[in-house]
Amino acid sequence: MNTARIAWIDPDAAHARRALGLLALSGQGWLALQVPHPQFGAAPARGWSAVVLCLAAQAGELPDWAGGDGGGPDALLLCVWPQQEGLAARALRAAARAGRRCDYLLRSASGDHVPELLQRLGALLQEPSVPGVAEPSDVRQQLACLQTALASMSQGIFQTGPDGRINVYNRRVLELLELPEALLARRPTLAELTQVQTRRGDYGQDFGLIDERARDYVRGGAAGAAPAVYRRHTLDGRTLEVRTQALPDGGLVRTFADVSDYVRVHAELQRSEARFRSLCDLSSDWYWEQDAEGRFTDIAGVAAHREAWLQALHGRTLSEAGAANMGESDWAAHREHLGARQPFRELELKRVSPGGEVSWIALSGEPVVSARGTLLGYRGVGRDISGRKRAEAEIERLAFYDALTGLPNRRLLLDRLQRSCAGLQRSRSHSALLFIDLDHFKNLNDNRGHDVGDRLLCMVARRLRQCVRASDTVARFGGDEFVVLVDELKGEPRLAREGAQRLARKIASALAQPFPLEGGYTHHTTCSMGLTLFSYPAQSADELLKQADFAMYQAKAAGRNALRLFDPGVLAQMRARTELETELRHGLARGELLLHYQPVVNAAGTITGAEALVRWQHPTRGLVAPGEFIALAEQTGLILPLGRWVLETACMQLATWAAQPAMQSLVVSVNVSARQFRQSEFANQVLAALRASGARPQALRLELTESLLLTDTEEMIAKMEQLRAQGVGFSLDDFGTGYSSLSYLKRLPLDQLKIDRGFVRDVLIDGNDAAIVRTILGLARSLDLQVVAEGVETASQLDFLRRHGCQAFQGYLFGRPAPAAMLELAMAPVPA
Ligand SMILES: Nc1nc2c(ncn2[C@@H]2O[C@H](COP(=O)(O)OP(=O)(O)OP(=O)(O)O)[C@@H](O)[C@H]2O)c(=O)[nH]1
Repeated sequence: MNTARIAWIDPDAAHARRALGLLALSGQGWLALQVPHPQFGAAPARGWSAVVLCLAAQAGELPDWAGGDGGGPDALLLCVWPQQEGLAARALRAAARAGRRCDYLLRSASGDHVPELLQRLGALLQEPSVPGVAEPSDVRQQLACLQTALASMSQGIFQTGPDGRINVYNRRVLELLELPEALLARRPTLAELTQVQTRRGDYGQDFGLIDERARDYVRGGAAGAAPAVYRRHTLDGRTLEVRTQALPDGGLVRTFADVSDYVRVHAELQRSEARFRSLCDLSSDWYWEQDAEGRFTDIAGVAAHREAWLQALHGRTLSEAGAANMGESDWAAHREHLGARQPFRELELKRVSPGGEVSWIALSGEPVVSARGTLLGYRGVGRDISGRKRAEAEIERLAFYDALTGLPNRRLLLDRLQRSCAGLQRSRSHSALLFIDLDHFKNLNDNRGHDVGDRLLCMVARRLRQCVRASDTVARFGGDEFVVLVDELKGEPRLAREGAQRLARKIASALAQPFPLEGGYTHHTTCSMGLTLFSYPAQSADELLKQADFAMYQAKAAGRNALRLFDPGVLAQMRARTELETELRHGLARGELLLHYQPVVNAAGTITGAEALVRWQHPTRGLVAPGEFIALAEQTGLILPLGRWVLETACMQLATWAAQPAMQSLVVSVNVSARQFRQSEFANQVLAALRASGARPQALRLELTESLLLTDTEEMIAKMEQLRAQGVGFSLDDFGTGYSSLSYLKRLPLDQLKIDRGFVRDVLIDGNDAAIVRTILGLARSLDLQVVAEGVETASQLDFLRRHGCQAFQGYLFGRPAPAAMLELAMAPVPA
């Protein structure tokens, strides 16, 4: 029988493909070819057994050749949409008039009509015969193409006919099922093939290699209806996906696809997904994804399940969700970052719950970009960093706040002070620094214990805070010292100063209120305060603190419970003093000090001794007199090394003079400060200096001041006696200026009294001074002490003193203090 040739005209390529595919597999042996859709153009060429014309849904007309009386095909099958049934009727009428065969079928959107369409086509072809046409060579060619296509398919395929026999198959099915071609060439039925495979063990023990969906079907010898899709495994571990499509004639088409790779990759993916999920669940971190607009599309992880607010991020961007620590500029910076497709790390966001609870999260993310470079979104991890933030806050609290009072500590104060200084240029206002130190706080500690002291410090801190504005800083500087930094004091300097002083008074009165402490004990305290004001350009923070501290010390020095304003003049003096002290220290070390000697003469005018007087040969200031530095040396303690140096130098000079006949009988007086004399090792120092130099102790006279002997008199006397026993003499300096008591004067192992130059100066013009001088001379006589009058400058003074019995004199009348060489010159024997 000749092959029926079908021309298939169809604007819907998918519809045509499906119908022609089924037709090819139907085993009818027809040759169906899709011919170009002529729409309203020329009729298809003649020679077709039938023409199938499928109309597009929107078509409102039939082509002339289909709806008219002439030129139509011998057999025409229309596939029309329900709304086109009128067109089909017209074609039927035209075909009837022309004596041609025609039929139509309504098309459904689901495609269910296709099997019936093919049945109708079969029926149309069965109708009274149309003359057969010879198979043209191009049709054979088409057939060959089809065979080649089947052979080159990656899927295995076979088709059974209505009798259940396999009548079409390709090579791939032989490979996939490992079947010999001879078996299929025999056209076995599906049941026979299934038996062969069962016997070979292809399905495994108890059909275990067939998935459940098809196990009964295969076990039943493939007799019933096959599941549309199922999977089976081969003995060598491959996975085949089996799809079955029933054909209208009772046969079926079955395809086999090797999906092993897909299954493996899919399983791997699932394992990876499971691994990821379980890591997510174990980790406290959570995973998130955002779309290209930055909206959260996925949030996974334990925390994400637990925290409702995290879930609530879904569909929102970060900036929509908001964060308490992010301002508009922060969000803009973040958006810019995302716009540049940059990854971001540890973006810290603070959240305050409706209940006021604070929590922190940190997000890290990176862009997700498609293969074509389109931004798909971001993905990353997030974690709760509230614990770390709390720890950081605690560290900061410990680093910047005082543990006892909770006030900012010195470090934070310095920081705020620096900021305050930096802000002054902008604000053009004044700021003030108030240094507060409690008076006699140590007593409370000593008497009531440290704990009670601590309580007071805490209460003081509270009161101070209550006295200032929230913007001011109250810091604990250390111990019982507090500092208040007040910013933005408006107005001219005078008003600012008055404002700060008012605050200081307010603080003083707040601290003067009784402090109720433990056990009903009420403590009263006062404080000393130093205040400094500053404006642009301000000194350094350190300098300002020093100023306030300095002013506070002045308040202490003024008797406490006082406020002092920093005075730069006083500080300048202090600085000069400090500078002098440093220089003196260096001067002493560098040998800049030297001794001058002022002669002491007897009534005959003969030099019998000399007073050693220290001078400082300063490299830039020149020769500095002791009045300028001895008091400072006393206050700073430098007097100790200085005094020792004087002693040792004088002893060495004595030793030198001992070798010079004109000088050897001289007695040298050395001034000894109270502090120096009170040293327990003083006597030993003197003896050591004598020993080291080889000077005679009898040639050394130590000059002491009255005040030195007022306290610890017994101890002093003992020390004097120890030295006196070795021959060292003692003179009481500036006699008459202090409160000399005759009772102890009598007991002191003295050799000499010195009449202060103050009395000598006015001895001729002031009756009182003259009386004092006479009294001293009388007293010395009665105590058997020598007397030296200091500061004798005129012959009249000398005359007065001589007349009243003074035997020794010192003063410009006889010689100024001068280097040892000058004294030697003065005493050198007059050449004969
Ligand atoms: N209870 C307590 N005492 C402290 C603390 N820190 C320092 N102190 C003590 O506070 C005292 C402060 O010394 P000063 O200010 O020189 O003593 P003061 O008795 O107040 O003397 P003036 O300030 O000269 O009136 C010292 O005795 C410290 O031992 C502390 O944290 N708690």
